Amino acid sequence: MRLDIISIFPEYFAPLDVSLIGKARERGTLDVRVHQLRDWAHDVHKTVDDTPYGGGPGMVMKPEVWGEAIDTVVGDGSPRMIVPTPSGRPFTQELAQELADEPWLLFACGRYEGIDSRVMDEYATRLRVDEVSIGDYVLAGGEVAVLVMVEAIGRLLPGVLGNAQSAVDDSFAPGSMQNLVEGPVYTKPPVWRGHEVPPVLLSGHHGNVARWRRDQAIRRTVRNRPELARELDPGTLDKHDRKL
Ligand SMILES: Nc1cc(-c2ccc3ccn(Cc4ccc(CN5CCCCC5)cc4)c3c2)n[nH]1
Repeated sequence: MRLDIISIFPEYFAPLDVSLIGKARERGTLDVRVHQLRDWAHDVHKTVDDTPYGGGPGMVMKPEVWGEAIDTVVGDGSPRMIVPTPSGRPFTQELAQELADEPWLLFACGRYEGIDSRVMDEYATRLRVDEVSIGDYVLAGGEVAVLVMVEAIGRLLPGVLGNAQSAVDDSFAPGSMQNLVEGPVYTKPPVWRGHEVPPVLLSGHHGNVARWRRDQAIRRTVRNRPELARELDPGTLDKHDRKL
């Protein structure tokens, strides 16, 4: 997979050199290219923003600069273009999986109050363009949102997670734990400061362990994510769990 990222703060993406993503880049599984938007601003101050039409707070990013940058990066290719924004389509595990199946993604990182909307209109005429939100809070720009998405997408790519880890059992991945949040996890020692590991986990009885883990995931989902719990099949929750 090829990932292009355009930003006025390319240094935000130094973390993509470490850990899972860094190793995937070394192996060639991921081809990540970060571009400085100001390279396409031709005035002496390399201006990328201007005052908003219609008034209002802050500044808006200029369409001309973005147009030259995206034209250069895209060439005659057709990446899927992702634009982080507070008002976008929610980023979910399902969308992460959808994007992990794409051969080429282009992330456009806005700053200030956002990118002139005509940029998305222009490229929607020839590319798949998605405006995406990573949550209902307002960041100062798109860079952190791109880091979140790249990590969630990258760990789903073949060979990125070692055998010891697996995205198959993720909370929101298809399968028996789908739409349940993670249950508790434990490792050695068996007793720590008087806190014991639940005995079932030491029993070696895989069926009991699986049932216990599912029960714990259901309990935690009911407690922490009631809106997800309401979506669960009625058979998933017995009356006892619903009262949790
Ligand atoms: N999930 C999530 C993604 C982002 C995100 C992503 C990309 C950018 C680019 C700039 N910002 C800052 C920003 C954007 C919008 C507003 C609202 N403002 C209201 C008045 C009219 C203009 C718009 C405020 C500040 C961004 C924020 N935040 N949260």
